[in-house]
Amino acid sequence: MGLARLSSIEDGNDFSIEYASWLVEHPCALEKFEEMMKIAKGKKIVIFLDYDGTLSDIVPNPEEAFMTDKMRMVLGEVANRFPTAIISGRKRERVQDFVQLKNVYYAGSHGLDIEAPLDSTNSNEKDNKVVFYQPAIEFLPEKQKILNLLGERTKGIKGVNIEDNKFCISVHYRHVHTKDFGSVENIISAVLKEHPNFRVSTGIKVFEIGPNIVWNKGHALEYFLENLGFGNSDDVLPIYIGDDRTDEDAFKVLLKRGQGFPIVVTASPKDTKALYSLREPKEVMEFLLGLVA
Ligand SMILES: O=P(O)(O)OC[C@H]1O[C@H](O[C@H]2O[C@H](CO)[C@@H](O)[C@H](O)[C@H]2O)[C@H](O)[C@@H](O)[C@@H]1O
Repeated sequence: MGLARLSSIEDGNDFSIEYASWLVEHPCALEKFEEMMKIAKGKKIVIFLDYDGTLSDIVPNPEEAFMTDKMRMVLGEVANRFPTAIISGRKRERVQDFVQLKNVYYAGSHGLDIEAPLDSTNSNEKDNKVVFYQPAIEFLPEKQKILNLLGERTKGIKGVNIEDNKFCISVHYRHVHTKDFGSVENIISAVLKEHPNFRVSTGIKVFEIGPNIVWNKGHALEYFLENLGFGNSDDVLPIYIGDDRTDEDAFKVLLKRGQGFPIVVTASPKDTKALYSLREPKEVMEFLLGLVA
């Protein structure tokens, strides 16, 4: 596995020199797999994954970001072996539709809509019960207003795709003509000026709008760990794999805890807190496969 990758670096065109030197700081998790597993030995592994760009390829139409059957099979095996959660920017139910696995926990809206295992430490409940946590529930009516406003004001702009992600809104501009890009930006900032409880960030060809509260994918990760009974545990080893800017918040949490492996998915050098990297969802699958081999 390692050698195959190395030879493709040496072959030239596939890997840029810049990427090769970035890899020194963020080594490939496939190359480092054995070393990582030595560190993980005796620890309780917990798996966290982003969805788009991590479990499924980035595709032009968000509705078609399907996971391959092979990825589903491998992920199902991983989830049989280790507690596994997907933390996505999408609406939670949408990710569940894409993934179709019952043994996985899900969080949508960048961690604002969590379905987690019930923390059974102080109750007699069986541990397969789940609990829902939605820290921005009071913002739902305002989000709906913003969604309506954006729909009305972008109506004349070709290519805008507004995705309702329950607590958040994604405004995709991938298919918007360059000349109209500024208008989309202006509409969003005008709407948010009217709704200062919400803020905007950027993702892959998308504006992500959500409540302006201190809660992100990193908080969601900690919530899952807490409910799994690993809140203050020294022998837990969380692995978080993601490609998005919002995943950086989860990477930071792992660094702060001094635990686990933050792994970024990217095919080009990027500024990241992740300690390891994978190039694409196919490599994510290989990595996951290694965990259950
Ligand atoms: O946290 P994630 O699971 O990574 O979700 C982030 C956003 O992903 C989706 O958009 C991105 O993927 C689309 C499908 O490949 C692509 O067309 C788009 O350009 C990307 O930005 C999703 O549609 C958004 O709602 C998520 O917030």
